[in-house]
Amino acid sequence: MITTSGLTKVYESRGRQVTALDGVDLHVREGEVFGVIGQSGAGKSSLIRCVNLLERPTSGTVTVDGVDLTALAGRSRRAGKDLRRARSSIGMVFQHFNLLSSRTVKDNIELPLEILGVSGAERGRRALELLDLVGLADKARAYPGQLSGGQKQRVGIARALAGKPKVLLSDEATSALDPETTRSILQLLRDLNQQLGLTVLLITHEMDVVKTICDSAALMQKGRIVESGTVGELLATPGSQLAAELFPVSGAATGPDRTVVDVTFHGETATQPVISQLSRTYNIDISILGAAMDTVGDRQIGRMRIELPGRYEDNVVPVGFLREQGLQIEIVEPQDRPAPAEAPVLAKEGAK
Ligand SMILES: Nc1ncnc2c1ncn2[C@@H]1O[C@H](COP(=O)(O)OP(=O)(O)OP(=O)(O)O)[C@@H](O)[C@H]1O
Repeated sequence: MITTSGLTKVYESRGRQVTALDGVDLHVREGEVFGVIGQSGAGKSSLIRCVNLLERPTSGTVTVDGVDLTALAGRSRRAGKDLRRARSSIGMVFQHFNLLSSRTVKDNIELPLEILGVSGAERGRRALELLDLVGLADKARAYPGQLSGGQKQRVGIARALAGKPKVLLSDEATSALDPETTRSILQLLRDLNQQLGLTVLLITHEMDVVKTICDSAALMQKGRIVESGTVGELLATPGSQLAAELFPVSGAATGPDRTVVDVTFHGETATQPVISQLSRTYNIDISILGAAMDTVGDRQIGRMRIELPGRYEDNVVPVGFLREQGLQIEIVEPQDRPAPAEAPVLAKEGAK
């Protein structure tokens, strides 16, 4: 649904050049919620603004729903008109809502429809329908100043949906909200994604946002995408930074000559009793050093750090058994394990 290819953005600032995007290739599938996460200055805002051509890329292409927006971004009047039309299939939600304070909630939602030339009666009907969709049917005549932050963002989302877009871009939509309101707005975005088949591309600096609603994620650093994939693919990638942050597991070996293995469960494997099967089949004692279980984008996912007696060479067969069960397995090399001083209390007690 969204593809960027070699997307580059260089800003000229006080005679200096700042490369905000450095050849970004992004692929967002139809109907998924895709999160781009990165620290401040990584280039996230530049990316999302280039995707709907609010910012003109220095080079590279942006295709949304099969339309090459960069090809439409010429300076002629005709090109401008085509770009505006293509943009109507892209809604955008902002961190600070960007509502007009002098207009009622309903009139704010109608604004993009006015620009598209939709008739007054049709605009009013659509605005009320959208208010209902975001749970604010009773606020049509209120002004933005009379609403809470979460309600303002619901209006922002309704306005973004006015032109019946296929794609919703969200620029840190929950960063200005408290944790509970954040959860309700994320739930709304997820519901809209599922009810309307809406593709959502969001940028955030909060891993919790990715964990709560994303099907796929990309990690951005210094203008580049350094990791990208579905949550399942990321968890299956040895050494993935995103996977480690989504599911941090820790725990040190309880002694020398032990094999420490990180096991990732998802989908059906999350509910299978594989650890007890492993223990029974090979008659070995297994210690659990650390574990995390959670739901990511409606799927149950878990990670566990376990320890088997003996070196890896002695455990090739049991580790193979785990792999055969469809689990993702990563052997934790001794140098990657935390030093005993940092080990959790339980692991140290187990070593006694
Ligand atoms: N209009 C601009 N002119 C000059 N430099 C800019 C401009 N906009 C962004 N930059 C620079 O580009 C880089 C990427 O900025 P960008 O805002 O895209 O990052 P970000 O990941 O969204 O950060 P944040 O989360 O703080 O908004 C930064 O070094 C920033 O200073």
